[in-house]
Amino acid sequence: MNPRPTTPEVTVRPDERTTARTLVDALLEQVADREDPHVGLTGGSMGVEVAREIGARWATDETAAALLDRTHWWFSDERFLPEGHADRNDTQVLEALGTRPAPERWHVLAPAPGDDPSRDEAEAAAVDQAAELAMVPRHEGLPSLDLLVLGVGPDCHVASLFPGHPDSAVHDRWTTAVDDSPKPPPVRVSFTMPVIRAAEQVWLVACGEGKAEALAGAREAFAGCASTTVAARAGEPLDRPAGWAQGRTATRWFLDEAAAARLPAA
Ligand SMILES: O=C(O)[C@H](O)[C@@H](O)[C@H](O)[C@H](O)COP(=O)(O)O
Repeated sequence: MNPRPTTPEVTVRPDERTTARTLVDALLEQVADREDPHVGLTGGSMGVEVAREIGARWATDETAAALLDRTHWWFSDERFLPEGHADRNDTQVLEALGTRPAPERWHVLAPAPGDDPSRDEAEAAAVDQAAELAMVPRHEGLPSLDLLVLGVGPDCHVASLFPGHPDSAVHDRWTTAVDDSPKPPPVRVSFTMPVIRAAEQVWLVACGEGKAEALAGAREAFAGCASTTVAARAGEPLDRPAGWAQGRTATRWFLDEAAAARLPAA
């Protein structure tokens, strides 16, 4: 196995809009030479902003639309709620995209049976999602997305892997059910960290001063996370999941100036 890069490549833009635009320019380049690219999307404010920008290209740029038409779209985490619920990540992303990708390329989590699902119901959806992930080309036995875009929480979470929570260190499954998320709603399904780290490239996108401290912490932990594995933690929860969110060949961070304010000078 080639060693992972020990630093993220950081791109800083003045605001959310230009950060999302820069990321989507790079995304289009990244998928351009792939036959059947697999891209992971995320929820949250910047996840939706990125989707809005992807939707704008889809609607106005024929070359981009041809690439986006043949992309498989996944969600690295989902808020486990009924289909079409306004708080589901896929509902919000779909609305921001303004276009409906082909059903066979739109890989969303099964719906919850009601607004107050149980952990067992979320576990069943996680198992179904893992079965669907089996179609993604593998690297060392794990599904390896070409590109995974992740938001970052002010507490340093990514996807639905929260610092100090046991789910953050799950390493024997591809997906996990979370029933005590500090960010509502409480019940979610998330890719596990080994699946995040199996992606060829992982891109974090974050804007605003509320993210500056989390990013500084993740940056500090980054090199240490590159040289070890989640399995080596033997189930001990991660304290800075965003520092672990690394691609096999590259990790890029797309930030605005406020989010980047506490990073060490390049
Ligand atoms: O379900 C969600 O909300 C997410 O998938 C989550 O991981 C999100 O990406 C971060 O919390 C950042 O969200 P914000 O950009 O809204 O802070």
